[in-house]
Amino acid sequence: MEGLSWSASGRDIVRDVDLEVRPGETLGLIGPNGSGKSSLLRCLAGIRPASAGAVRYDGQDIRGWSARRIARHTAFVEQATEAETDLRLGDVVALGRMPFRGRWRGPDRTDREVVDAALARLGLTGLRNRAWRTLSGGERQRAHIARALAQRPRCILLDEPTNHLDVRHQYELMDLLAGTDRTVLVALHDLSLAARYCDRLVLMHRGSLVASGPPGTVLTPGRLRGVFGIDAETGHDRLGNLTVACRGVARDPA
Ligand SMILES: Nc1ncnc2c1ncn2[C@@H]1O[C@H](COP(=O)(O)OP(=O)(O)OP(=O)(O)O)[C@@H](O)[C@H]1O
Repeated sequence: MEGLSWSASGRDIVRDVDLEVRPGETLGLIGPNGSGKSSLLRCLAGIRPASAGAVRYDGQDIRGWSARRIARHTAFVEQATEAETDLRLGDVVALGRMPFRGRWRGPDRTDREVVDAALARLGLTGLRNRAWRTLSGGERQRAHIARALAQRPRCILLDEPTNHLDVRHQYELMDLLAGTDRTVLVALHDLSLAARYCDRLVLMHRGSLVASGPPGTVLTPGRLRGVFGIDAETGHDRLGNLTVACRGVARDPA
């Protein structure tokens, strides 16, 4: 991202963001509600064209790229987008193969194998024939992640992927994301999960990138107060994980 901005209704929602995401990195995008995380991810997925600056994949500006070309490179798991559909769970996961199929060609053996592997990876094999409308929020969320894996992308963008998941599935997903050699950019509200699993955190505030670095350098009491408006301390638990202990809402946020 180079000088990346996106505006709507006459307002800059993403402002002048410069950020290089390194191949294989797990990058956590954090920031309060409305700070521009989803908008930034949509710019990266090519859904929002930059109003200034550029998004580059491997140095190439994506302006003018087709959705299909972007999808061969990058998968995007948006915040719960609930469309009523008659599809089965397996059909939704198989949508991840669409960018690789000719217009009139059905799924081939590779497509089927990749979909089977993605279903197994998310523990969804037994649910592949279930009607979409009968699935729980967490099952749908995992299906969207399996669909993204079926794209075999080099880069995965995820917007709050843990929000419907129970605690075990949250850890399973974060293990999966941190363990993959793909480049991952994930927006998270859970600061402890973000600190534990991400190589680097990027903090957004009012559309701008205000800090970036290893979790311990980004999550400071000053930023938690100034950006999130909470009175908190950081430390480590007995397992060595970074913790954010919150006393409450800051009385005098910056
Ligand atoms: N199409 C749009 N038109 C006008 N304003 C928009 C549009 N899309 C987003 N916004 C505004 O831009 C700001 C940033 O929204 P965005 O969804 O990117 O934030 P976020 O950091 O992902 O928030 P959250 O944590 O609540 O999901 C918000 O104030 C939102 O209302």
